[in-house]
Amino acid sequence: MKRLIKNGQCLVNGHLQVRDILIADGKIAKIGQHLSAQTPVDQIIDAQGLFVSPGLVDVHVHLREPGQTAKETVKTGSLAAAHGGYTTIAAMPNVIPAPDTSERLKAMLALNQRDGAVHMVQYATITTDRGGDELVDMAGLKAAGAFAFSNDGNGVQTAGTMYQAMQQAAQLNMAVVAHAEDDSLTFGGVMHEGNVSKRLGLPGIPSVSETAQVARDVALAAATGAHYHVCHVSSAATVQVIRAAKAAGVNVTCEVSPHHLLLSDEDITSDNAMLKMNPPLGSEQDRRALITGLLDGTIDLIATDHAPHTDAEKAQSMLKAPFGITGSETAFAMLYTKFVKTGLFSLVQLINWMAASPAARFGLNAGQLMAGAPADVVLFDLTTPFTIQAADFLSKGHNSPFIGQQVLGKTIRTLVSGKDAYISRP
Ligand SMILES: NC(=O)N[C@@H](CC(=O)O)C(=O)O
Ligand SMILES: [Zn+2]
Repeated sequence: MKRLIKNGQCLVNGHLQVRDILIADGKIAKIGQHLSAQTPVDQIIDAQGLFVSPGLVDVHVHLREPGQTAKETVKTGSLAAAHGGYTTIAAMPNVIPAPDTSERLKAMLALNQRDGAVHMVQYATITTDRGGDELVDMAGLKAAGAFAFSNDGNGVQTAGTMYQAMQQAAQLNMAVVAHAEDDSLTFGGVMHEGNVSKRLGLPGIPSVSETAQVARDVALAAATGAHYHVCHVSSAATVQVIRAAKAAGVNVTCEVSPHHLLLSDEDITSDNAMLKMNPPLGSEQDRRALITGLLDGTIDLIATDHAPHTDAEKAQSMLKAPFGITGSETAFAMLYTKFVKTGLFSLVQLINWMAASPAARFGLNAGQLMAGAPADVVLFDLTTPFTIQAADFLSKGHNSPFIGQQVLGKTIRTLVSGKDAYISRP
């Protein structure tokens, strides 16, 4: 089956240019001009006026299966990713049971393979059931196909446990991917501790609960040589710790989520669980430091932390609702509209942070349009405004603070290995 994506504005080698992309056997066979005149194809996809991007790569999603399928399944979560323009996703291991043994990981991989609408890789846990201090069999889990190790949802509380995990991960050449949170510094908070939490009378989480653990962990990464990746960095002080660690040559990378770039605690004007996530939205100063961190290379990439919950759970007050918001279906359009249209980021930068950079940091064969690469391609409409609506989500989760926003950057079509994973309704 040969397909040709014709006349799109293609992002190739860091430049936008009108090109045709010839797809054969699931791969990009050729990128050039007037390719249809040269090669007979089975189908032509007209991309005139559309932006043709490498498929996006999200190294942080929660798909809830097995265990919490009322919130999401592998099928719905991966379809949501395809709808958002993602063609490769890394699933976090906070499912029930957690993939903390080779047997459980293999079952998880089989489920992903069966139901995944996009390419999927799977995190294994760092410790048994993501809690306590009993390390998993890292070598066994690597052999069984683990992508990396993470206890996401919780920090590893004991330094010695993290130290041993990093020692083994370094030997295995695997990344330790950390949700950094010192539980002794969160004080049962539900939002960022600051003026806004005081005004609303809601218990606050000091941002040092993140920074203190990242400071500990970069020291452990320096001592062990492990690749230490920090999830969803949220505070200015944490960015500064990572900046200093990188300057000192520590093997550390990190991600920021769209909501921490787009929102701050000042956007929380009432008790609204759609704005409750972990780590919480920081101060406006934190938000600006995250943008600076991306622009100066301290922050390597953008990952959504797509965290679906049921409508009923998120209808509760901030005191009761679970932490987390969805992100797969809103990330590109929100970031494009708020940062590229306003001139703060270039489109090339944004796509680098959402595709090539995550792929490169984690050694994934993805993130770039080039001959020989898998035909993971997205067509975005950058000119027709649309409104983000819950009814359009393919995720089971509707817990997005971006519902109702008028944006640009609608996904028209997502191809995964040359096959349609998402096509927009006319
Ligand atoms: N981010 C969140 O607020 N929640 C995530 C867990 C996590 O990423 O820490 C979840 O699984 O719901
Ligand atoms: Zn987390």
